This record gives sequence, structure tokens and C-alpha cells, in this order.
Amino acid sequence: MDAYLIPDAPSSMYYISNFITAEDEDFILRSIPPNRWVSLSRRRLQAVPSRLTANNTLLPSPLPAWLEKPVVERLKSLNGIFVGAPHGINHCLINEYLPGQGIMPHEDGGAYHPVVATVSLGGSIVLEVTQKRTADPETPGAVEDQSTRGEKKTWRILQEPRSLLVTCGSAYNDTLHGIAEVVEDVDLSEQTVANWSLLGDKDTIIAHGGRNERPTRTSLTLRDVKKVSGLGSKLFGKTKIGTGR
Ligand SMILES: O=C(O)CCC(=O)C(=O)O
Ligand SMILES: [Fe+2]
Repeated sequence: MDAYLIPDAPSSMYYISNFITAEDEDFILRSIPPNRWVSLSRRRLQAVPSRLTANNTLLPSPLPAWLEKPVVERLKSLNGIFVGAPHGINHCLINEYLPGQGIMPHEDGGAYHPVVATVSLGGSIVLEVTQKRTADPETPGAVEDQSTRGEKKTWRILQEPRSLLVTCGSAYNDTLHGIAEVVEDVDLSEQTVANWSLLGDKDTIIAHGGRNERPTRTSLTLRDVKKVSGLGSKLFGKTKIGTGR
């Protein structure tokens, strides 16, 4: 994985371009159930296998075959990523952004083991990563100096279709991430994009003068939900519903 480490980003973020093939991308986009979307004002999303309960618990259920193969299988073959995760990968949030849509800066929080694997489908988008606290000496580039004092450092990660982004460690715990609501990402270059050296297709961006017009982009964010309800309580829940008690 060392070859995929994003050099100037909080530790640790990894970027693998062309993680899946165009055929796999097509297959996944066609397999996402069309009737399970929840529409929000700025994007729509669905949770696989299901949404978490109010206290962030997952009712366990196998991931569908169209996610297992090739994505989950391939993630498991990447050395070490989910090694410390108690259940491996048990959950996936699917987000779809139309041109001009995005997601406010946020952190994914304590419901998950602190590793997230994001597979992008359909189009490129810039993820903006911002430091949450000031001066973390563990975070390269985030140490305050005279010129950045009082400002929060931002890293721009360009996520191309079919790519994988892995966020873990301090990058997971100490930063916020968001996607601007624009129809075009501009000023993309070696100087402004943290994962520039790892991109699969810089030439198209250069040919477009550092601009990326946003098509519809869908992301799979795969994680390990820490709290999984036991089989007993699941059956108990069903019994209760069945008997009306
Ligand atoms: O679409 C993305 O790349 C980010 C999605 C995200 O931040 C989330 O689902 O928590
Ligand atoms: Fe997130």
C-alpha cells in the first residue's frame, strides 16, 4: 500500500486509480437498487444492507453479491487495510451527487471503525479535507507556522471514477471532509491537488485547463460498523412484532 500513500495529506490517506474496471463500474451502477434511495436536498443516498438504528447499531445481514464481488473481495486482498476492523466490512453508504451537489464538511464519527474505503463511480469530484484541530504534529503539512496561523489547512483530493480512496488514522479522526456544491472543479494542478502524482488521467485535466466538469458521481463508502446487534436480540425483535407484544 505504501506506493499509494498520498504524500502531502494527513496520515493516512491512500489513493488507487483504476481500482475497478469500467465493466465492474457499469455493473455496480446497474445493480444499485433504484427504489431504495433516500432523497436529501443536496444528494441522495442509500445504506446497504440497512440504515443504522438510533444508537448506531447495525442489524447484521450479508452484503449483496454485487458489492461483495468485485469491490469487497478486492478490498480484502489489499494488505492490511481492514485488518484491525472487528467485523471486516459490514456496511456501505451509497451517495449520488448530480452536478452542483455536494456534502457539507463533516466527520464520519465513532460509530465506525476508523477506516473508510471510498470507491467512486461515474465521474470525478474533489473531496476537500480540512484539519479539525490546530497544530497536530503527527499531521504532515498541518503544523502551524507564521503564514498559516489561524487558518485551517485544506487538502484537495481528486477522486476519479473507478478509483479507491482509503482514509484512516489521524486523517479519519482529526479532519473534516466535504464536497463543494459546484458544477465544475477548477484550478486543478500539481500544486493544488494532493494526490496529483497518483492520478490515473492527469492529461484530460491538463487538456481542460485544470477544470473538471462534474457529471453525476456515485460513491460507495465501505466501513465496519462497530456495534452489531446479536442474533438473539434480532430474533427477539421479530417475535415482539409478530405477537404484537
Ligand atoms: O461521496 C464521498 O466521497 C463522501 C461521502 C461521505 O463523506 C460519507 O458518506 O460520509
Ligand atoms: Fe463522510
